[in-house]
Amino acid sequence: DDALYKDFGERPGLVRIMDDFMNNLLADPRTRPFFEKANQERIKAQLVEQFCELLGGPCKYGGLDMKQAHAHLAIRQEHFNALVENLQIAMDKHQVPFRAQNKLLAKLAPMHRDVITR
Ligand code: HEM
Repeated sequence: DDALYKDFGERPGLVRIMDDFMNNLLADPRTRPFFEKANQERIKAQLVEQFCELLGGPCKYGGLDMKQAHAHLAIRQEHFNALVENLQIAMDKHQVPFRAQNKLLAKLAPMHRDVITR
């Protein structure tokens, strides 16, 4: 069902959350080096699709798989943790219920195996 997707405000909510998420990532010295030279608009658009699908919304993620997307980046656990913190700040700002935040984070956590490359 799409209750979780609704908790995130559907597509308009996800677009706003991803805008703030990217701003947070660019403001944080731990994550800025990865994102400043990347195609930020593409990443945000792909994240909207990916999270929409993960949350039970009417979307199908069509971007790179997580291993391909991050293979060239030398991401460590500390970078992954910093990214999650910045996502939590964005979700809080948009008043996503804590329970719904944790459900998304539980779906993202296992991806660390494909994202952390060193
Ligand atoms: C569960 C955690 C993560 C998820 C779900 C995720 C998701 C994504 C998605 C959907 C894309 C776009 C793929 C495409 O272009 O088709 C992407 C690209 C990217 N991600 Fe992640 N990501 C995660 C963790 C991280 C971390 C920890 C970092 C670095 C701190 C990072 C840095 C990047 C960068 C720099 C790109 C752009 C790569 C390029 O275009 O060269 N990601 N990610």
